[in-house]
Amino acid sequence: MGGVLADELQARIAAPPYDAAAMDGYAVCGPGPWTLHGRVLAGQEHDLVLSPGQAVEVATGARVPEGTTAVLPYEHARRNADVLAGDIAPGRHVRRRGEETPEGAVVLPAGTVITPAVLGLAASLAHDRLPVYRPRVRAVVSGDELVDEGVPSPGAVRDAIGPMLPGLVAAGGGVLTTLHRIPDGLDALTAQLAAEGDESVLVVCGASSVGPADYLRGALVELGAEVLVDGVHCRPGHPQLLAQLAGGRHSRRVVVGLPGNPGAALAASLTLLLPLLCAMTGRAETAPGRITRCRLDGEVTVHEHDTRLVAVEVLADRARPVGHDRPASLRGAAAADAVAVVPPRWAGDDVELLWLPV
Ligand SMILES: Nc1nc2c(c(=O)[nH]1)N[C@H]1C(S)=C(S)[C@@H](COP(=O)(O)OP(=O)(O)OC[C@H]3O[C@@H](n4cnc5c(N)ncnc54)[C@H](O)[C@@H]3O)O[C@H]1N2
Ligand code: MOO
Repeated sequence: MGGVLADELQARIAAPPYDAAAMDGYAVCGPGPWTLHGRVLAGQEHDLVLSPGQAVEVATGARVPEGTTAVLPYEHARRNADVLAGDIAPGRHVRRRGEETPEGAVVLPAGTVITPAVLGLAASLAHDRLPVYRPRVRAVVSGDELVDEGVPSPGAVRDAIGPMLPGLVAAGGGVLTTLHRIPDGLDALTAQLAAEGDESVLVVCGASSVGPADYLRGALVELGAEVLVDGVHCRPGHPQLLAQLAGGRHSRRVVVGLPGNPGAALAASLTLLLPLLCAMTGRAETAPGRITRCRLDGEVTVHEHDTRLVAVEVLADRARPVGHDRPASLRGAAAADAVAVVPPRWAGDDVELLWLPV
């Protein structure tokens, strides 16, 4: 689930796989009246052949005898012992072999998002395994102060980004393979960026700003990476970064740098990580049926130069800030449906919505 088909989906068998009854009743041959010659249930194999004027009782899904011209539902049948009468047009209530999908037909193109319906369809067409593409993502969470369980001692901080990443990556159709927590320092980070692996995306959390423990740019320079996005004019989340590692065994591996502040990391995931993964998998960034712009009510602090990302609840056709959406906090995002994209010097126009993954 969640990945996309790496190849087109072909029908290994016809659907329906045999001529089948679409109703409970009687398989008949030609016009009535008919004489009854037994009963066939779904799943029963037989070699019955009907001649004009003959019928057999059938259950929905049963293979109808050769010679069947229609299925007469119980509701329309008049039965007297083994003699049957009723009106039924030729062809009614018989699903012919391959009429929905002939064997070998391509039913879905490569790149289709794998949903429950896709899995059911694939099974009905006799597939046991599917070729699935899910970008593999490795995460590196940096920070000497971080702990991953319990109540943090003075000076320590619970890692709040690691727990968000599997769901964020899955929302873009990817899979988080591993998450490494590393201490601050150029060497540890460079080693992680250079490490072998089959992941096409590396997410680095923290170390993205300009402080003494912010080594990401240095590590990327050391590895000769090409920095494609170096900061975005949005609040929170402005120190986010996108780079591509050059040459050698990690050729074309993409690095996404998320700020250490958890609210900023989530904002940066919505603006960089998810669009990247959606582009790689050909998925739409907004689920079908969701509005992408609406009116924004309530008090909003507008920034002079930067775009503000404001946690909002969405009520039908309008959004309302939920508050608590400072860069270091996830309280607003956890209570919100989406973030509203509020441009610099916003004057009250409709705003774009970035929906939070559920
Ligand atoms: N002089 C400047 N300082 C800062 C700027 C700036 O432009 N100039 N930008 C600020 C903004 S905005 C952000 S966001 C942060 C980004 O910082 P880093 O990505 O370098 O992250 P750290 O410095 O390591 O940590 C910042 C903050 O977040 C906490 N943190 C880090 N990782 C986690 C985690 N996984 N879970 C929970 N909390 C985490 C960390 O303890 C710090 O409190 O820089 C500002 N500074
Ligand atoms: O990314 Mo910082 O606001 O932008 O905390």
